[in-house]
Amino acid sequence: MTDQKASNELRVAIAGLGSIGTKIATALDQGIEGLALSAVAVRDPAKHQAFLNGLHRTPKVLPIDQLGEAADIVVECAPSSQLRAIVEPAVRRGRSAVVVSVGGLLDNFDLVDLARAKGGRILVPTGALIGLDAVNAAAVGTIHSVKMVTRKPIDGLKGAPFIVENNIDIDNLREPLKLFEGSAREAAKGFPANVNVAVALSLAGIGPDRTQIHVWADPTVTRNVHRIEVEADSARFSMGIENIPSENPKTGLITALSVIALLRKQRATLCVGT
Ligand SMILES: NC(=O)C1=CN([C@@H]2O[C@H](COP(=O)(O)OP(=O)(O)OC[C@H]3O[C@@H](n4cnc5c(N)ncnc54)[C@H](O)[C@@H]3O)[C@@H](O)[C@H]2O)C=CC1
Ligand SMILES: O=C([O-])CC(=O)C(=O)O
Repeated sequence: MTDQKASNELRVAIAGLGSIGTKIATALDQGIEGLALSAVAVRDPAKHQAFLNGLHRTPKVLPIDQLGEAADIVVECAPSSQLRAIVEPAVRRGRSAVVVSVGGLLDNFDLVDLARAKGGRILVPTGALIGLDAVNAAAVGTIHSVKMVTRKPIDGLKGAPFIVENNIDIDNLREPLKLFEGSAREAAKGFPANVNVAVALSLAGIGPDRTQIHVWADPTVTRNVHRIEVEADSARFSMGIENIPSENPKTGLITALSVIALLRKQRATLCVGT
């Protein structure tokens, strides 16, 4: 595959071949209307060689900051610490960046201005959440409040900075423990691999400072559970989702599917939902 477009296919590059990235790469390789996988960036190429060799069309392996040279859409599926290195060069070239580590956007919000200035775009999928279409619509009017409660099994929370810094022992919990209550912005700092969903919700609605979230460590659940209450001048709605964890226990299986659904919409003739 060359850097040149062979057709009017949109070229897609993926940064990070972990739980989310490999599923998106596989879906692109199996065929998404009008899209082709052109490149990937990985931390350890040897580890991913067998996977890449198994694809019908082998993408280029590039450094993360070069993906925008080989793609129209760069999909960020790496830890949030890498977000800037992936998204900045892409939007600087006027490309679209799909961001899953959306919590990382809050400390890098200038990337939105950069994208605007350069004709790029930043696309945040609904990810492991639900109903951002309704939140977007309600935000056209006035949203009074957005409240979210997240419950995760212990394995899905281990190592979160908030837990480590506060020396909280969650390993021996026998009943649910509320770890955190506050804004989506503060939650993203304490739980960067756990509450991307709250940040996506906040960006769709009333922002990271007014969106409230409670985070529970819950040994009685086996799924990542998110419940949301929205109070707006147009509607009141409650939403809930119980995500089956992927091979990465922090990440719900539906996250990759949400990105694939977003990619499908880029060239689909029939698009349903906003
Ligand atoms: N928006 C949402 O709803 C959700 C977002 N997420 C976020 O999505 C991101 C990815 O999640 P997973 O795929 O589950 O993580 P993962 O840990 O399974 O995969 C991340 C991959 O990135 C790779 N990586 C790390 N540094 C890299 C670098 N410099 N260059 C290239 N690759 C690099 C790692 O080797 C790993 O393969 C995380 O930030 C996670 O918090 C997770 C769940 C829901
Ligand atoms: O997968 C989930 O349920 C949510 C998640 O990890 C996140 O928002 O980062």
